[in-house]
Amino acid sequence: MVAKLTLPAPAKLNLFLHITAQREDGYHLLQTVFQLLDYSDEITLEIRQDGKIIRNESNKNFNALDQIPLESDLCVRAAKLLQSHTNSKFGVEITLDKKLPIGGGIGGGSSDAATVLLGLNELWGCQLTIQELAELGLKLGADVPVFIHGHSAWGEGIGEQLTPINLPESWFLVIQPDISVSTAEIFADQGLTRDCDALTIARFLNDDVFTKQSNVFEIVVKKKYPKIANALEWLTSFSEARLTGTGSCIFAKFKSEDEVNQVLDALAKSPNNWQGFVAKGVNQSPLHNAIAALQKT
Ligand SMILES: C[C@@](CO)(OP(=O)(O)O)[C@H](O)COP(=O)(O)OP(=O)(O)OC[C@H]1O[C@@H](n2ccc(N)nc2=O)[C@H](O)[C@@H]1O
Ligand SMILES: Nc1ncnc2c1ncn2[C@@H]1O[C@H](COP(=O)(O)OP(=O)(O)O)[C@@H](O)[C@H]1O
Repeated sequence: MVAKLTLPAPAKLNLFLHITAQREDGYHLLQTVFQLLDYSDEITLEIRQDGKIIRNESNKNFNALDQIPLESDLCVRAAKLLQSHTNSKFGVEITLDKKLPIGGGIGGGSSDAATVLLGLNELWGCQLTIQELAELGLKLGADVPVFIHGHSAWGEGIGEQLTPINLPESWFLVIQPDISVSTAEIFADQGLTRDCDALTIARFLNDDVFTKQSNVFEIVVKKKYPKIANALEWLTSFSEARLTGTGSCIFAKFKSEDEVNQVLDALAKSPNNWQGFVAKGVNQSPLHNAIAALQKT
């Protein structure tokens, strides 16, 4: 049995994001397209025979762990959830190499949780199905199931009703304005449009809905955070720009790697202090490719 695994936890973008209704419990029903990216955190899982779940505090990238209190760390919470669900006698030491901006709307925490669930399912030999893992993951966050299923997808409900879709190959520039946006605060805003007409997947795939539909959070976020409005304006001068999730990251789509890298250069030369990265949009998650490769050995 393998004792140690290093696996990617990729980011997602919401190519568009609508709210169609609100549930009685206050949660909002969404329609979105989750585009997976080949840009990932990296997580190393090392099995422990003593049953303890431990976070390796020594490997800090941009002091990421300082921003993630141990008790709320989704890696640790995912491991504990799987351990109690399966009564596994094993434990794990988790090392998180954080590359994805935290609280940026690119799903880093949810993706980390999904990678831990899938990785430990292998390492501990739990043999849960993808569906079982997705149901478990949903307890940790609405964005976890898409990373468990591992395919770019049409998402409905609170993001857990997923239909896999194949999106054309594209390159994305993601900009992270130096600001954090509270998801709860933005969902609670009075100015939010909560009654978008329901779209169909066919319409999304046939018309170029990406250029026609937007992210409903954009209006509210732009008003509250002028820095994000400025970043959207800057990026729109190169290509249609969007907010992902509730922000703070924004992105634009490009047809080639050359084109996107030119805009990344322009970003580096601009007087704004924004960080950015380039990523390829992928249909199949790098995590699932890594696990498939592992299962072949
Ligand atoms: C908006 C999206 C789109 O992919 O992405 P992110 O910006 O987080 O990446 C997600 O739906 C984010 O889902 P999730 O990550 O579970 O949100 P949480 O931070 O747990 O939610 C914080 C709060 O936002 C509100 N909330 C969240 C999701 C939802 N469908 N309706 C809501 O009303 C609830 O008040 C909740 O307590
Ligand atoms: N492993 C993790 N990586 C990132 N954020 C985490 C993690 N565990 C818990 N969190 C918490 O989850 C929140 C949202 O983080 P993240 O998933 O990066 O953003 P978003 O939901 O906007 O895509 C942050 O407040 C952060 O402290």
